[in-house]
Amino acid sequence: MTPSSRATEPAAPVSTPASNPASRQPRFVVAPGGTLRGQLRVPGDKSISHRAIMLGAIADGVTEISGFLEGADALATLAAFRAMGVVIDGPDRGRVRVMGAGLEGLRDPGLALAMGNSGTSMRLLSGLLSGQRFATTLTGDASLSRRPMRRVTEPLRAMGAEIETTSAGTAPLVVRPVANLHGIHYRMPVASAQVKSSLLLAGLYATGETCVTEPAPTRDHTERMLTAFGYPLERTPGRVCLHGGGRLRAIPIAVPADISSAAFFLVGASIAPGSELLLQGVGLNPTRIGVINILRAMGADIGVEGLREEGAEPVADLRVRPAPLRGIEIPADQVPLAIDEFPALFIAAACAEGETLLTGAEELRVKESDRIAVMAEGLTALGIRAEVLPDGIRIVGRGQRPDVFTGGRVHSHDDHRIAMSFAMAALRASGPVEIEDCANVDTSFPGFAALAAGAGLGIVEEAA
Ligand SMILES: O=C(O)C1=C[C@@H](OP(=O)(O)O)[C@@H](O)[C@H](O)C1
Ligand SMILES: C=C(OP(=O)(O)O)C(=O)O
Repeated sequence: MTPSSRATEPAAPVSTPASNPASRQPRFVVAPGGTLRGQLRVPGDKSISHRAIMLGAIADGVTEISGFLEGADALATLAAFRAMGVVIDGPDRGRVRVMGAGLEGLRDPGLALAMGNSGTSMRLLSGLLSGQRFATTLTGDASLSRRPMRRVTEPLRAMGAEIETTSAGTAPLVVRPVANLHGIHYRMPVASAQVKSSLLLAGLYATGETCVTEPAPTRDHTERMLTAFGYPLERTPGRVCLHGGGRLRAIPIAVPADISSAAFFLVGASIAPGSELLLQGVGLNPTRIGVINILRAMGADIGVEGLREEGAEPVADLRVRPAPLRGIEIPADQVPLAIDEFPALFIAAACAEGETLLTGAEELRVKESDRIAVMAEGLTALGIRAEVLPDGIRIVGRGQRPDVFTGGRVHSHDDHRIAMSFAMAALRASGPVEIEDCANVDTSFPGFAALAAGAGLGIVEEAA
C-alpha cells in the first residue's frame, strides 16, 4: 500500500468548468476512430531534464545536455538558475550547455523565482535553496499554489532550514539563509521522489549525513545523476544516504524520451485496431516502468527492442501493437512506478473487458488537478461507468466493441496529462472528442498535437 498523504496536506480543490466559463485556451478537437502507425520519438524526460539543469548548475565544469525537454516546466527550472547567475546556453533543439557555478556559486536572483505549474521545480529547489546564503521566494501558478508543500518544508525545517509557506502549507515559499543545515535521517510518510530529492539536494549543503527512507520505491533519477556527477552516495534497498560538503563534476547528459509522454501512445496503439508504433529511445528506468507492467498485465502487446544504457539510465525502443485488454486490480507495488500515467491507463481500462480497480493512489488527488475526480468526470461525460473511491477509482470496461466512448466534451482542468489522455480516447469513440483548456500540454509535451496527428490521430488544435 502507498501511505496516504498526511492530514495536514489538503487535497487540491478541483476547479469546475462552471468556475472557468470562458476558456481562452487552445482546445483539442479529435475525430473519432483512426490508427496510430509509424516511428516516433516523444520529447525528453521531464524529471531528468530538471535534474540535469539543477546538478549542472552546481557542478564544477560544463554540463552538455542533449534531448532536453523544452517544455514549460523544465524551462522554469532553467530560468530560475539563469536568474541565480548561472550561464546557460540554449535550449537549441534539445541542446543546453550549463556552465557550472559550483556548489557555492549561485547568486541572489533579486526577484521571486516563478515555478509556473511545476511541482518538481518548486519541491526540489526548496531543498537546494535551503543551503544558499541568500533568501529566495518561489511562486507558482494557480494549480501549483494549491499543492501541498509541507511534505518538503517540514523535513527541511528539521534540517535547520528556514522556510515559510502560507497558513495552508502552500506556495509561495520563502526560503531564508541559515548559518548551518544539518543532516537528518528521514522516513518519508509518502512515497515521493520529489521529497526524497529535495532532502538530498539540501543534504549537499548540510553537515553530517542525510538519509532518506522511502515506503515504496520511487524514481531514482537524482541518485543516478548524483553518482554520475561523481558524488558519493550510499544506497541500500529503500534507503539513500549522502554526506554534505562533496563536489559535483560536470558530465554530458543525454536525456531519454519521456516514458510518461510515451504512455499516451502506448495506450493509443494498444486500443486502436490496425495500429503499430515504434517509440524510439524511451527511458526505461525500473522505477518508471509501471505503465508497461500494468498494460502488459491487462494483455497489451509491448515489445522492448535494443535495450541499452545511455548516460546513467536504461533506454530502449518500444514496439506496440493492439491487443484485447482485460480489466485488472492494479497491484499496489506498481502505483508509485506509474504515478503520472494513470490518466492514460484509465483510458485503457475503459477499453478493457471487465472492471479495473485502482486503490492506494490518493497521491493522484494532489497533482496538477485531482486526477481521480477529473478523470471520472471526463469518463462519465464519454459514457463510461466510473466510481470514485477515496484513494482510487473503479472503471467498468466496455471491452472489444469498436465504440467504447461516446463523443463529447471534456475539461482538462488545466492538467496536461488529462488533456492528452482524452485525446487518445477518440480512437475508440463514436463521435468527436472535444477537450477544453489544453494550454497546459506544453508543460510536459510541446508539439503533442502535431506528433500525434503525424502518427494518425485525427487531432486538431484550435487556437484560443
Ligand atoms: O521527482 C520527479 O521528477 C517527479 C516525481 C513525482 O511526484 P511525487 O514525488 O510527488 O510523487 C511525479 O508525479 C512528478 O511528475 C515528477
Ligand atoms: C505531477 C506532475 O508534475 P509536477 O509534480 O512536477 O508538477 C506531472 O508531470 O504529472
